[in-house]
Amino acid sequence: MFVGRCVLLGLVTCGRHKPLNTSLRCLHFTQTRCRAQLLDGKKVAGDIYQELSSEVTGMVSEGRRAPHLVLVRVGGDPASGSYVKNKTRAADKIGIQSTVHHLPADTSQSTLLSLVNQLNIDPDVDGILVQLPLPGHVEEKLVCNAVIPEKDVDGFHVLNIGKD
Ligand SMILES: Nc1nc2c(c(=O)[nH]1)N[C@@H](CN(C=O)c1ccc(C(=O)N[C@@H](CCC(=O)O)C(=O)O)cc1)CN2
Repeated sequence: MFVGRCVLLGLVTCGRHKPLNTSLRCLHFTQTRCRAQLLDGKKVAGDIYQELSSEVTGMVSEGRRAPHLVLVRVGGDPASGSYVKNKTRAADKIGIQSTVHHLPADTSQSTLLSLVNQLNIDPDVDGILVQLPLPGHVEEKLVCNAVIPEKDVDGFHVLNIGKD
């Protein structure tokens, strides 16, 4: 509606930015134009690191312990190894304590669920991350939903992801 009215006046806008004066008369009411904004990913990441880092420093200086992240990796998938390593490096950089549980590929589903349940009730664990993919004999959805939503770092629990 807003876009359509502006086009009639000879203005083109996407509704979020200031209208652009143009000599163009457009018959398509749905035509919109947005100014592109280049996202500096490195800067955004750096800002997030800095923000989290000072949050953790603040917690520790108040006498609280640093957050503790537990990563669970099952099997020897090399890519998963790199991702887990990157995540522990990121945690280190921020001052978050991290622990990796690396289980063999033939770990049963019930053993994995027991570990997750143990971590769920451990007051010294704040966040749990189960690295995917899991071996074929393990039902990923079941494991992801076993992590309590409050400690679900990835947001893969059905309540966090927002769909079944
Ligand atoms: N528990 C989880 N397991 C898995 C996840 C996840 O988010 N949580 N995602 C993938 C693996 N993964 C992280 O663990 C991951 C894979 C790929 C990327 C990514 O951004 N790739 C970019 C390249 C990024 C770069 O070059 O720096 C791309 O492919 O374009 C991020 C994370 C499965 N398992």
